[in-house]
Amino acid sequence: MSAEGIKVLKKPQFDKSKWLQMPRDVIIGHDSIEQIPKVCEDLRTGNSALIISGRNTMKAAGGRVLDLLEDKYDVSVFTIDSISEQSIADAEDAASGSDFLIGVGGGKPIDVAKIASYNLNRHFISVPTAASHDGIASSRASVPIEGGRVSLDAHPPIAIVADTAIVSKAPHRLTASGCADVISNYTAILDWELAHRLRGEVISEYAIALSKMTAEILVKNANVIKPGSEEGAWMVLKALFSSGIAMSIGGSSRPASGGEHKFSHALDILSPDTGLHGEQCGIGSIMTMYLHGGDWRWIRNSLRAIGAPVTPKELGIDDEVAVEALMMARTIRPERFTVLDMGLERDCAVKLVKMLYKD
Ligand SMILES: NC(=O)C1=CN([C@@H]2O[C@H](COP(=O)(O)OP(=O)(O)OC[C@H]3O[C@@H](n4cnc5c(N)ncnc54)[C@H](O)[C@@H]3O)[C@@H](O)[C@H]2O)C=CC1
Ligand SMILES: O=C(CO)COP(=O)(O)O
Ligand SMILES: [Zn+2]
Repeated sequence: MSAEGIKVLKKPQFDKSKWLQMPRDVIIGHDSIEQIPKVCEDLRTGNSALIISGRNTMKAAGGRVLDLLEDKYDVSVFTIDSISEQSIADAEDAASGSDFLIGVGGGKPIDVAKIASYNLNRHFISVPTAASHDGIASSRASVPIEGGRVSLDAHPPIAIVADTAIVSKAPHRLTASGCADVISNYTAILDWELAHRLRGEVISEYAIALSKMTAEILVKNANVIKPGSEEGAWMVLKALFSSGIAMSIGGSSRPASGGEHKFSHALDILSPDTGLHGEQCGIGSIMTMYLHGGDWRWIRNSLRAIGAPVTPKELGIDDEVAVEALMMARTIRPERFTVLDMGLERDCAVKLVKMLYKD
């Protein structure tokens, strides 16, 4: 497909039409990485590829992708340490001569590959090395900016190749974090409905139903999500995929990101590289569920059952920092109205964090 062809596809002619883009080939299973050459052939991706990965993830899976493709394709590798406007610009430079991109890693390399490929009008294949986030299949990309965070409209991967043998070998902390990212859908939805009631924000019932069902199925099957279990990795990958599709249907990250995500984004600024994305969202979700008057203990028990942290202390963050993050949340993407944007006062934020330690 030509670059011009993709451009036309991205620009619907009718203002009132809704534009949904979905992945085409989705392979989740044992040794699925071996299918990558077939996937590229099936999708007629072109002759040259850029693998975008991280240092750990290049070892976990990127090297194998390179081995599998280098006979038939002209393959280069670009490794990133972080996601930023600069790393995205550098990735775009590195990819300018490539026909397609492959994001191999956790959420950061996949988001960088997603935006770079979108900006260059190229396809990209998502190869998750951990079940740690629901950006694996989504059409959104989450990028930190000065003092905040933006959720960019991008495109979904043309294919997802998720190898359960690889993902199950990733540290269990990453899998538990992915589960927490999905469990936080419960409060993301409540926040979206709140914004609908108070601000008239348009909601998507389909996106809400899918997002909620995804979290329910995951929690129902929590017993199989164990360290090293391929069945568990498969269960979580399916949930992450489904949650990503909910975002595509919703046309924003709203079905999977509410106040608990704003809390997590604030923690990324206040205490960088401490907690994982999903872990932070999970803790945020306990607190925002409390504010919504819902069953916050059930959220906490579900997180505990899969081995995710439930207090700032377990995350390695001081309670004061968590309080600060609750206060800062309203400054992160202020147009996204949530229960944390209703004038939460500092002493209430202090109580909210204390409540996490209750029996
Ligand atoms: N675009 C979207 O819709 C979404 C994007 N995100 C974004 O994704 C990011 C969070 O994703 P994470 O995966 O938590 O972050 P990450 O990409 O930083 O990965 C976390 C850590 O896990 C390591 N890792 C990954 N796979 C491994 C393996 N197999 N073995 C050993 N180590 C491995 C990485 O090297 C890294 O140190 C955030 O930037 C977040 O905003 C999160 C959810 C949705
Ligand atoms: O992390 C996400 C969904 O799980 C994406 O959310 P943001 O739009 O808040 O970055
Ligand atoms: Zn998330």
